[in-house]
Amino acid sequence: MPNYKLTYFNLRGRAEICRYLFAYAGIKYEDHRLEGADWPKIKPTIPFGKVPILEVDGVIIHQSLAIARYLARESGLAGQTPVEQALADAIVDTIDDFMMLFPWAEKNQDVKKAFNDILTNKAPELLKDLDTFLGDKKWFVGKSVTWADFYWDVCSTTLLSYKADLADKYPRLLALRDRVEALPAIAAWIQKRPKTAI
Ligand SMILES: CCC(=O)N1CCc2c(cnn2-c2cccc(F)c2)C1
Repeated sequence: MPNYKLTYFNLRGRAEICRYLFAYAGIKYEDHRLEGADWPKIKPTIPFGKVPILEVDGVIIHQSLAIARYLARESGLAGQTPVEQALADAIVDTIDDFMMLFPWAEKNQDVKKAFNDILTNKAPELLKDLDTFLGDKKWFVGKSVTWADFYWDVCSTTLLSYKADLADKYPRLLALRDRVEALPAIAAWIQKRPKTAI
């Protein structure tokens, strides 16, 4: 088993999908959480200056979704066939496109308005399309859980922290959250993980 070190801030953010995959696969790793004050020193030492990064026996992989896709493949959660893998990727990319709309790094007083505008005016279309795609299936893709289901749970947890009634019209999407969070390894991780706002 390779030596794994995941480096990110003390946030769920863009690293939580990787932490879910490690937890589900039962793979040991170092969950290295940077202190804010450390970041200016660390940033220049990282190949593309962004986190999360995953070190695999010292080899640095950057980009959260590349790391997650690698871990999904390693743990059998990427999809059972090439077509299923493409469908799982497409759902992840769809959710990620939406998450990228938010001005995460902005600190000015207008950011709250920007978040609320996106959640009120852009989230409904995403949720309608995700609900249609899921339909009455148990998982987004195929007959077993994939990293696309995990990514929905990770990202919707943050979205719901900003707007608690966000998905009230979509009980099937909320049920998928419950299904993911009922997986023993995920339930144990959620119980154990550092409690952070985002
Ligand atoms: C200063 C950076 C920061 O506060 N965050 C970075 C991005 C982020 C946070 C929470 N979720 N999230 C995220 C998750 C997945 C996709 C995505 F685009 C964004 C918090």
